[in-house]
Amino acid sequence: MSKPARPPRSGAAPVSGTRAGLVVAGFGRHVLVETDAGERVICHPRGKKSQAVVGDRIRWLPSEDEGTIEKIEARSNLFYRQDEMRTKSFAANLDQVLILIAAEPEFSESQLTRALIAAEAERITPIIALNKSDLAEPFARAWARLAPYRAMGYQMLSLAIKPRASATPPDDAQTAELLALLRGKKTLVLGPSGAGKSSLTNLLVPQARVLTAEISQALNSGKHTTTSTTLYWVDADGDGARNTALIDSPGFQEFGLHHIDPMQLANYMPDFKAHAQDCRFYNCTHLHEPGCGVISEVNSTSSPSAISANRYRLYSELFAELSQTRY
Ligand SMILES: Nc1nc2c(ncn2[C@@H]2O[C@H](COP(=O)(O)OP(=O)(O)OP(=O)(O)O)[C@@H](O)[C@H]2O)c(=O)[nH]1
Ligand SMILES: [Zn+2]
Repeated sequence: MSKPARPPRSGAAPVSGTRAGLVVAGFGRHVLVETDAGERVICHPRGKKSQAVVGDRIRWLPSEDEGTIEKIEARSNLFYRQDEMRTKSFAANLDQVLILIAAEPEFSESQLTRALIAAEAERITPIIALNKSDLAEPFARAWARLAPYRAMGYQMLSLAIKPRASATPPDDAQTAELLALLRGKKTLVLGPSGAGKSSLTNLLVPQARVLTAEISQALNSGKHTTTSTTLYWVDADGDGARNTALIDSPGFQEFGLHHIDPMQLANYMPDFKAHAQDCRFYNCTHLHEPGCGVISEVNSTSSPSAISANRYRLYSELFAELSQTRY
């Protein structure tokens, strides 16, 4: 199964005349690069070289008032999804992924599970945030649906980013808790449409709208499509240091995991992993084998099972889906 092309390991001397930069926005194959001094320049790929994504450290060569990407430095990780037809990279060199869902619209547990598996596969720490806690009833329902994820050890937050009653301001303590989790890290925000991603960006990065307008204006020549992913520095360090970054990503319909080997799935699901160690066969698929630790946990009646019926169903469906596309 093809992975997105990874840049070669760094170590070679930098191409002469090139400068270092960080990709802070992506639009099609073109990117906006920020220099160490904080200047921003539009850079274009040279030829058919692999695609730079937000979060990439690159070497670029100035040409007139724009630049060309000469080299993409080695990545510590790349968060991506792979649908049947194509691979879609979100961002590189991430510390964590904040999965933002909300009391309304009701979140899809399948999408949540898929995003968590993609993060685990790249060793990126996921955080689950449930927004709209001001909508008491749907919030309580959604929070209860998340119980298995809390039990498997994921960090979980409740938020009211932009409460409906305008009299209720965003909860400062919640915002402080969130900021503490983000500080000094690069965090990709991922979530279904309507969960509150733009509200979150606007809360934490008050100048986000202006920055977005500036980027659009810089690209106003009409040759570029609109920006799809943007990195914002969160103005939380006080001294103007750029250490805390929030990366905004476009919404998606499907979260394809075609890059994942079905035999590895259980490794990326903490509730399964804990019990797969008890399986009789080392290559147990946890679908039908005798002596399977996972199946016996799912069927256990003595106490509430550590593997919920929903998670087991999602696993079985994913296993079938990913096995079909293997050749
Ligand atoms: N009740 C309630 N509504 C909220 C809260 N946070 C955001 N909203 C509302 O939810 C709706 C969606 O918020 P957005 O920030 O636009 O969500 P988004 O994830 O950026 O959505 P897309 O732009 O479709 O990707 C808006 O009408 C917000 O006002 C909250 O804490 N409580
Ligand atoms: Zn098993």
